[in-house]
Amino acid sequence: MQLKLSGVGKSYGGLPVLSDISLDIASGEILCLVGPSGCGKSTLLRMIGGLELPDEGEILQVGAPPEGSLNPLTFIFQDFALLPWRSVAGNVSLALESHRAISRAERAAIIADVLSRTKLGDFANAWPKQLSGGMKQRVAIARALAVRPAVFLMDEPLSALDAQTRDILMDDLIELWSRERFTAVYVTHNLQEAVRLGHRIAILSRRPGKIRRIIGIDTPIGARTHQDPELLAIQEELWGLMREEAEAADKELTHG
Ligand SMILES: Nc1ncnc2c1ncn2[C@@H]1O[C@H](COP(=O)(O)OP(=O)(O)OP(=O)(O)O)[C@@H](O)[C@H]1O
Repeated sequence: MQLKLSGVGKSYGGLPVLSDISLDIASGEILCLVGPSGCGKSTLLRMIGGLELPDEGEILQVGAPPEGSLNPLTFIFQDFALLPWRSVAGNVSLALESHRAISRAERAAIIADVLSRTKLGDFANAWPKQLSGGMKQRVAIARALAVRPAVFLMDEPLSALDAQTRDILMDDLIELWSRERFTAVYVTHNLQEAVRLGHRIAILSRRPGKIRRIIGIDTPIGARTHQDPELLAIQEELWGLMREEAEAADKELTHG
């Protein structure tokens, strides 16, 4: 499924937050969204996911979701959003319980499948409090996979994790994408994540966020390494584009 955004704008109480955002996101593409704090990245993601409506422009989902998809779009958040009183399997089950057409046996099969795909097969009965941050985010990814979405909407999914765990989860996401070729919009502050995971990186300006540049990366996602000089050069370029605006946005948030 593709996403088509044209002329999208949004204001809150008269304050323009996003302006004239036009983007085509192809099926199977990971588009990273980067930009200074408060430029509207999460707002854009929420609008793509239908949690909020744009004031201007339109957001279209083009094409059919995968067969058996229960939700065409699904979110993965920074804070994992797990229910502490449910086991790992119980948390994944939650995404399926409102779908009455799925029998208990089918649900159990889907849960077992997504837990094995996220390397959680041995942790089905564990409780969230027993898990590390990285494992908790894997549960959130498993829960998202359970509904067979066409598009993942990820809002800084790795930013609550330490550097090593982030690297491991990035590798997991790359492995998962290589198998499943999902479409994703991935919001991040971390430029290293953007150059590892994004087919394209859209850089937003300060509020009201507009698209300043879109940078495409040709190296296949599965072939990217940490020390790849081309990726490091793109990371530098991104930082060059963002630095002044990030500093200005930071001052604005701190001083008024
Ligand atoms: N529901 C809302 N009501 C009023 N203002 C809002 C609402 N949601 C977001 N905003 C404002 O809109 C602007 C953009 O917020 P948003 O969270 O989308 O930015 P962001 O780029 O994701 O920021 P960050 O990088 O800091 O997470 C901010 O000034 C924020 O305060």
